[in-house]
Amino acid sequence: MSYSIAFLGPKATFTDLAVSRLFPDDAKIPMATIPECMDAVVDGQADLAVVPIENALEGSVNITLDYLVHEVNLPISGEIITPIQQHFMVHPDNDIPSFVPDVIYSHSHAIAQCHKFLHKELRGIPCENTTSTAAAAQLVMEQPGKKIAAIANELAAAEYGLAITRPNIHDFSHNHTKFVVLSKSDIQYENCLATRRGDKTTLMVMLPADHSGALHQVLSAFAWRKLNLSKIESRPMKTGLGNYFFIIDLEMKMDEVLIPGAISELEALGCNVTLLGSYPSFMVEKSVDIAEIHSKMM
Ligand SMILES: O=C(O)C(=O)C[C@]1(C(=O)O)C=C[C@@H](O)C=C1
Repeated sequence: MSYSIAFLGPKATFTDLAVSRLFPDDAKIPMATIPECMDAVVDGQADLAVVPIENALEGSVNITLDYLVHEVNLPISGEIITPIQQHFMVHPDNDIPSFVPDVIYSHSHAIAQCHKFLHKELRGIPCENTTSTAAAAQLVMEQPGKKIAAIANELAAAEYGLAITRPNIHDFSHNHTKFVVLSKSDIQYENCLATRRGDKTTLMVMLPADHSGALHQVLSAFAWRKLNLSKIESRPMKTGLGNYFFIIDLEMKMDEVLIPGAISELEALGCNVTLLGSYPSFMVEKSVDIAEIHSKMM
C-alpha cells in the first residue's frame, strides 16, 4: 500500500522526520499550516495527514486539537512519539564567533522549548514565529546578508545549508513530540521504522452543563473498569466562558465490552461522547541518522 501524505512543511520539519519513520517510501506533500494538512485529506488531495498534537515541554498543539474537534471529521489512525532536539543555527557566511542575531526565527512551540537558553544567553533579542522550524531555517538561508538565526533540527541545517552554532538548546533533555496520523480509512504501517508501543483509543467528552461532580463521575466510569487513561485535556468549546470539552486517551484498543460500557455510562450521565480514533502507537527510541534521511530526500 502506498500513500500520499500531507505534512507540516517545508522539507525537514520535525513532522517531516516523523513521516520518514512512519512511511519511509511514500509520497509527501508539504503544507504551510496544520489546518491545510487536514483540509488536504478532507478534499481528497492526500490519503492522510501527519500533524503534531502534543509536546512534552510545551503541552498540546492547540490548533491541531481545535481544528480536529471543531472543523473536520477525520479519525486518528495512528500516533508516533519522537525525540526532539532543537539547535541554534545561522547562515555560514556570517562571522560565526562574533555573531549576535537581530532576530531569531522559529515555530512558537520550538521557541517555548528553548525559553531558558534564550532568556539566559540571548536576552532581549526578539523572537519571531514562523509556520514551522524548517520554514525558519529556509528564511535564514534565503537572506544571507541579514543578522538572523533559526531554531530548528539537524536535518533542516543540512537541507538549508546552515551552520549549527549551539546544539541541543532545548530546556530539558526529555523533549518529545507526539504526532497523529489522520485519515478517512484504515492505514497499514508495513514499512514503519519505529517501535510499536501498543494501542490507544481517544474520546472526546462534553459534560452536561453545570452539573456538580460531573468530571468525577466521568473519571469513575473509567476507573472502576480499570481502564488506564494516559491523558485528559480540556479545551474551550468556544460557545461561552466556562464551556469545555475533554480529550481522553485510553491505553488500549477499542474493545467490545469495556470502552463501549464506559461510553454508555457517560451518555447516561448526559455527556456527549465522540470516538476520535482507535489506533496503533509508535515510538522512535533514539536519534535517527540524519545523513541517511537527508540523502534519501535529495
Ligand atoms: O516546526 C516543526 O518542525 C514542526 O514539525 C512543528 C512542531 C510543533 O508544532 O510542535 C513539531 C515538533 C516540535 O515540538 C516543534 C514544532
